[in-house]
Amino acid sequence: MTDHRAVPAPRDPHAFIAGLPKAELHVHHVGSASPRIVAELAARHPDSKVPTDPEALADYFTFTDFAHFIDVYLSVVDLVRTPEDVRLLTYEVARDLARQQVRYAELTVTPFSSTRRGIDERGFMDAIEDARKAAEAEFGTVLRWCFDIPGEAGLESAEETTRLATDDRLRPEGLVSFGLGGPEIGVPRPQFKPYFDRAVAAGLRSVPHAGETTGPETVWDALNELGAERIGHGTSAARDPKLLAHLAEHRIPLEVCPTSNIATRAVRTLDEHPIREFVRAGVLVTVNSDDPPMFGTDLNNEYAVAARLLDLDEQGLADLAKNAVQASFLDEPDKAKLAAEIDAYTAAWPAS
Ligand SMILES: O=C(O)c1cccc(C(=O)CC[C@H]2O[C@@H](n3cnc4c(=O)[nH]cnc43)[C@H](O)[C@@H]2O)c1
Ligand SMILES: [Zn+2]
Repeated sequence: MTDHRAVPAPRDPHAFIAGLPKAELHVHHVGSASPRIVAELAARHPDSKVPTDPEALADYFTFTDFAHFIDVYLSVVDLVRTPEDVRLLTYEVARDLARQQVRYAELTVTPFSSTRRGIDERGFMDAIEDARKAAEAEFGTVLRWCFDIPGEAGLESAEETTRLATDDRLRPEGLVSFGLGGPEIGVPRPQFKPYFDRAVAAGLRSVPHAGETTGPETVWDALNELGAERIGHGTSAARDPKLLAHLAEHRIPLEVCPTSNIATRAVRTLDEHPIREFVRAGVLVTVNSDDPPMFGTDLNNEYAVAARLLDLDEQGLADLAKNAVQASFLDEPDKAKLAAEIDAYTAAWPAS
């Protein structure tokens, strides 16, 4: 008879991950609208083409390529029409993060997409700030903002985003960083240099998307032209050993979003995802969810994916969570506090 005790049971990391205190560094504001939030917004605006039935919504959130993803994304943007919609979305996104034990999140917000659709800029800023403060008080989750330029919308969007991010009368207290999103093909990064220079001069940190749908040269441009301190995705960096060595040497973290890369068809399968190459090259890897409901994922699932791809045990998962703390724009005392919370949780595992 086989002694089953001799065969270690495969570890199921889900329970550990569910309780692990985490930081989320790459997650989009509108892209975090859950079916529950979409239904609530659609009830306010019944002329929308976004389906509210969860099954139809799951079909709607199945993408043929990155361009299709952006079309669908913008149809959800169209659902957010008033400052009260912005507040609801932001507050409910924070609730969903808190449920996953996310203690700190840098949420990528695209103010241009809202102001060009007619939302008053003062109303927009007040709505996100009001939700941020309520979320921290009620859920204990600290939110910070990254304002991103939707690059494909042209330099008008870059000018407007920079103005909103640097005007002292408008700039929200929770704003820490400046980004660049949307499609990369046909949208060269260097043209955004003057806008990033102004944002950095105003004290914001540079975190553009790069190398999600184009090659490693876009990551080099993000580093050399935009002064990137972290890279959103950076997937194609795996094709350039010199770039990997540079990222490792200069401790430039990657915001890796594995399920997103499959959903937008930037990478064919999870097993082909370059996250292992990044770790092997000594790059500081953080794991993130990007647009979780649109990609049928959440941050906990991304940690489970990473555990499988990187063969992580509980300590490995705790180290991954601490990578995000280290790569975050929290101040040093708050980083130490969150890292200590992760250590205490891990030391007490399995909880009795
Ligand atoms: O708002 C507009 O009117 C508009 C006009 C032209 C182009 C755009 C965009 O390209 C918006 C892109 C939008 O997508 C967000 N996003 C969400 N997930 C990702 C991602 O994985 N990679 C790149 N961008 C992403 C981004 O934050 C922008 O808000 C808009
Ligand atoms: Zn993104």
